[in-house]
Amino acid sequence: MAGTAPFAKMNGIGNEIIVADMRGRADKVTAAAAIALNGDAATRFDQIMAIHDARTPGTAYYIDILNSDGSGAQACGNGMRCVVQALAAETGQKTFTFETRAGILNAEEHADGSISVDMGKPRFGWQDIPLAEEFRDTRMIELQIGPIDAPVLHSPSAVSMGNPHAIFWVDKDVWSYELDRFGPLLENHPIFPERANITIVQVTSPETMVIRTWERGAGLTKACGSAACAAVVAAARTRRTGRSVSLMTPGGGKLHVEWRDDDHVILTGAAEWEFSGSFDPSTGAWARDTESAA
Ligand SMILES: N[C@H](CCC[C@H](N)C(=O)O)C(=O)O
Repeated sequence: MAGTAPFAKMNGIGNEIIVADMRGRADKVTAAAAIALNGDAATRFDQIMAIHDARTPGTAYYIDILNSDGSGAQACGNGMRCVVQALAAETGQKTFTFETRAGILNAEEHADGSISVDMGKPRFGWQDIPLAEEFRDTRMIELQIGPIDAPVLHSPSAVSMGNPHAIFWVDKDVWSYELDRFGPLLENHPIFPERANITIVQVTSPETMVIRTWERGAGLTKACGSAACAAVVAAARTRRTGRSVSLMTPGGGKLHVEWRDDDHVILTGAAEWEFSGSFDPSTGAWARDTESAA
């Protein structure tokens, strides 16, 4: 056992995040530790962002991302903002280059405290998302749920933001859909061999939308940054919005996404520290720092 590691419980506009400091050590946060931490109401989370020493020259850190079911994720936009806020508070530095399973990404804390993460370029090829069968046009794929002649959700757009997303367009209030019931079925649908994050989107103007997400490996969350990026890219691709959109999320939080002309997707929003502690990365046993806020 390599001893306990410091962590901070944070959130990215309601997306529950644990930032784990795994620098200077060779072990990883295990799936068992993630499941144990998620089983405790005080540390319940959507993603763990484990900060490891850099693996690649030119990057500051490698970030390993775990979902609350213990599975790994390639991308987590809201979690990256929490990582940036924690590291900026520690180092005074404002810009960072990270490596994740999805590749290298840059992030920056602004003077007003908001944080932008460059989530890279979206991918649309059916093998890249991935989908189990060929779709030549992923702006709309054949998939529906509910009665066959009156589906509740149907014809989503599919996008990879490093991780797989299905975006369903709805006309009614996003709260009127039983995402807790349909989410698990869609997440695990055979069309998604690596499962998928499932988002319903109500476009409210060419610059605004409301989204709700059922996350792969985490279930209903108050916000999902990579889903926000996927929703804006898919909306712009299908001419529902422009390329710069403000999003409202179930936590009441606001995110801004810009799909730049160079194809990079920039996610901007807030991050919030809640309390700090230390934990055992192999078991998830943890203790709160005594000087930490409630
Ligand atoms: N909450 C995250 C997404 C986590 C992705 C994860 N659920 C997966 O792809 O398995 C975000 O802000 O982007």
